[in-house]
Amino acid sequence: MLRQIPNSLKTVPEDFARLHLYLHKKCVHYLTRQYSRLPHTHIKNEKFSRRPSNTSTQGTVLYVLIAVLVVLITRLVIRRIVFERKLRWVKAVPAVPFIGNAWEFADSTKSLSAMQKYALKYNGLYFVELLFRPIIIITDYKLVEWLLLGNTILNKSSDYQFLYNWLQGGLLISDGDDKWKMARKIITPAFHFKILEKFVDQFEESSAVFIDILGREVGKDSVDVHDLVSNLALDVICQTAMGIQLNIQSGSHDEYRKAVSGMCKIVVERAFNPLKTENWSYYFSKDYQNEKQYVKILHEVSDGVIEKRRREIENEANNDIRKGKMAFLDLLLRYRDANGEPLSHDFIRHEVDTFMFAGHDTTAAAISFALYSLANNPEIQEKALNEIREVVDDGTQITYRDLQELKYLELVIKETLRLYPSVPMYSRRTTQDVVYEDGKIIPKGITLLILAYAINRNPEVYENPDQFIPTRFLDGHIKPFAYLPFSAGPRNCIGQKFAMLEMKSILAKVLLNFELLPAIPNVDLILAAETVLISKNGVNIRLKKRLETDL
Ligand code: HEM
Repeated sequence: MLRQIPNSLKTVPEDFARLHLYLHKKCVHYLTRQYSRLPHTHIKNEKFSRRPSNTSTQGTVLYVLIAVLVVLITRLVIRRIVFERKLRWVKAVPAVPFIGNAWEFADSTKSLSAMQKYALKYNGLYFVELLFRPIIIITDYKLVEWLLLGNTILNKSSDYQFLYNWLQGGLLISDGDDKWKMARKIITPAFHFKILEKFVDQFEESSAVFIDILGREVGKDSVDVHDLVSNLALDVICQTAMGIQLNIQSGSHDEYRKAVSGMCKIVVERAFNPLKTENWSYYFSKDYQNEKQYVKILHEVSDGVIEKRRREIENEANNDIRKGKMAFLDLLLRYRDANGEPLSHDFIRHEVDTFMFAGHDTTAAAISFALYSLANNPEIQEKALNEIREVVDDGTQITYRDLQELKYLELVIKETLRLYPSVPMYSRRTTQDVVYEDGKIIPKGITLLILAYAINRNPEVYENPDQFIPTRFLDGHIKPFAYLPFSAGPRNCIGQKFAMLEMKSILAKVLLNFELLPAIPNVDLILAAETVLISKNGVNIRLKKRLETDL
């Protein structure tokens, strides 16, 4: 069959879509011809005409399946050839045919160290295939810089689409097109320091509840802080993004909390379970039914809040955005374009939902790992506490200015995010062949995965890379693009200043109230890359109440 490929296509792999179409037609034609020669299809032949019809149906199904399989395999083989030809400049990790490298990366507790190991072995650049997805994994600074700062490859990879039903056109998962650019322009001012300043009281309000909850854990040998911090972060983002207090920490609106965490679990499941990766098979799964329920709850809440707030704003006379509490939602509702037109309901909902997702698990992970690191490094904890006591006047109310002055605590957070980046990897997808330096081609249809986890732990840049040393950021020797917890360039984290303030405020509050100690027994973290970085065996510490006289 291959011998009959027309000359115009023989040299190709460039136009592999055309070649694939051609082979597809040929396969179907070939199989149809073979099929028509088979005895059971000669209906008029007496010998076979009395055969039960289900045998011929089974035969048809079998041949269709074989045809589909042949087409798929041909397609994969051709695609592999195309990628290999174009990617001669990238080393490929040896792979098992058709499975690719999935067996090495499927376990989320092992994938990070496996990817890090190859990054060191192949000098920061290598090719793998995961469940038929061709991926270039990158830690090489030059390529990372080119990719993140450039405007050529701005689309997120296909995995982000698992969040589509919830977040739809929101900033995080949308393609880097004009619509995204416009959204980014509209939303950026919402993170101006004058706006962020107003959130500090809301951080305080939610942390007060958190401190009460932690107080009940004092004296226990081991407390897994992750879920407690996660509820706190959800309360904070509900208040700041939507302007509502759901009191998740106190156990109310459990439906909403369950819907958020249920959606996050489904997204992880889809990324690692081949049966759920493709939409056609996922639609038959129980997760899909659950997702529909979760999305309904999540959208009902955000729709309801947006409508309620819209009516309130319409009824308020002479609104002044500088007065009173302000949520991101208010800013979006008050926005008017050059023609005086407001933003559509859908636009606002997509962004509010995006903040809910992008703004809670990320900060929760970072705060939990910071608490763990402080518990295991008493001298660093002591230093951070002393700074907080010096800066915060009466030891109770922490102001925006105080937070700016907590420089050592900022180093602690930076070091936490170096070792435990909440988003340990993020990826883009090419929609056409792109030329990198010296004519090197990055082919169309490939995922480019930036492995922030390994970049942040590169032994060539960081002395004792696995140790928690906050002051390493003081000497100024860290190369640009050697530290990327918030990504960089046009698609960097829009919420990083907000996150920094929130983390500082909560950590300062906790340190003022509790001494953090290692859990008994003190087990090592089992890190896993899920929607964010988590520890599979929890983030366990021990708490001791600080006495009033300590303050
Ligand atoms: C410790 C906390 C946080 C970390 C480590 C973090 C990290 C990141 C990273 C690495 C990206 C790039 C992802 C990618 O390229 O796919 C990102 C994007 C984003 N983050 Fe964050 N984030 C944090 C907190 C927040 C918060 C609090 C918000 C909102 C209130 C937020 C909103 C967003 C949005 C909307 C994007 C997408 C931006 C775009 O594509 O234009 N993040 N974040």
